[in-house]
Amino acid sequence: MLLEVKHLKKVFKTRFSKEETTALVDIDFGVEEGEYIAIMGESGSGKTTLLNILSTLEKPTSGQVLLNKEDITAIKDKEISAFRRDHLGFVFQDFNLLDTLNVRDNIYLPLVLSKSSVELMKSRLKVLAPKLNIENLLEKQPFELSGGQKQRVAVARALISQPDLVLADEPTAALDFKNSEDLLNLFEEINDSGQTIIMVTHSSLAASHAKRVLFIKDGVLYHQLYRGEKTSTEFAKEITLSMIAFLGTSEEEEGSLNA
Ligand SMILES: Nc1ncnc2c1ncn2[C@@H]1O[C@H](COP(=O)(O)OP(=O)(O)OP(=O)(O)O)[C@@H](O)[C@H]1O
Repeated sequence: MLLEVKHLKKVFKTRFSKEETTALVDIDFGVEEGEYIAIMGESGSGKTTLLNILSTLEKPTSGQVLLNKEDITAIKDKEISAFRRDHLGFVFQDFNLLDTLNVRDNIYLPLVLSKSSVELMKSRLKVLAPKLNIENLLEKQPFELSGGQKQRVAVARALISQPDLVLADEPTAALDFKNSEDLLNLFEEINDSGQTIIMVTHSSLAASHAKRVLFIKDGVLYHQLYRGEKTSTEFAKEITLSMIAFLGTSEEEEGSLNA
């Protein structure tokens, strides 16, 4: 098992009041190497909190997260950035590219920080660039790119360190339909080549490209679906029906399903 999430609980306490919010009640699941998992849930269900704990950005109140048997919730603060850089790849909703660096240097950044050789950076980018269709963008600045191009560059930056796990937070949220579909197809290809991916989303369409969908509500995981041999269109319908049955989605979404 690549990732084991054991009895995660997260309680937020505000500094100025005695009020507590339990964002995660008791989250338990495992991820095998090569899986592609979508985590779905409504606003406030705990998705971001869970992703932040998996990303080592946040510590749980109790519970463990084992990545290759190492408890990442116990990593010392001064070792956390290096751990994140070497083992995890991140793709965010708003791309998070550095405006002052060109595309090539943005992609190299994780390897520059881990003091890798220039030869290694060049050889990794040589393989990635054609796969992600960014060969002609390498000398450009981020502001010269479209949203879809920026996200492909962000995916290259996430993959350049050959991470154990790619964590994606609503990666299609800022993209139009066509660019979303392109990015989701790209994620499938990356997963087909062996990369493990966990993606948080509230889009059934985005989740339908994953192999397994975990549903979270009020800090509890209480349903999961496997894609199996289904097409993404068939799986999207099954996911939406589950959202309606288990989570109680709006009539508007129900209407669009029947349309
Ligand atoms: N830093 C914090 N301090 C206090 N409460 C918090 C904090 N972060 C999250 N929460 C609370 O924890 C619960 C879960 O929030 P979380 O952001 O994980 O949900 P989410 O599913 O990611 O929502 P969204 O889809 O809107 O991003 C919410 O009730 C939220 O208000």
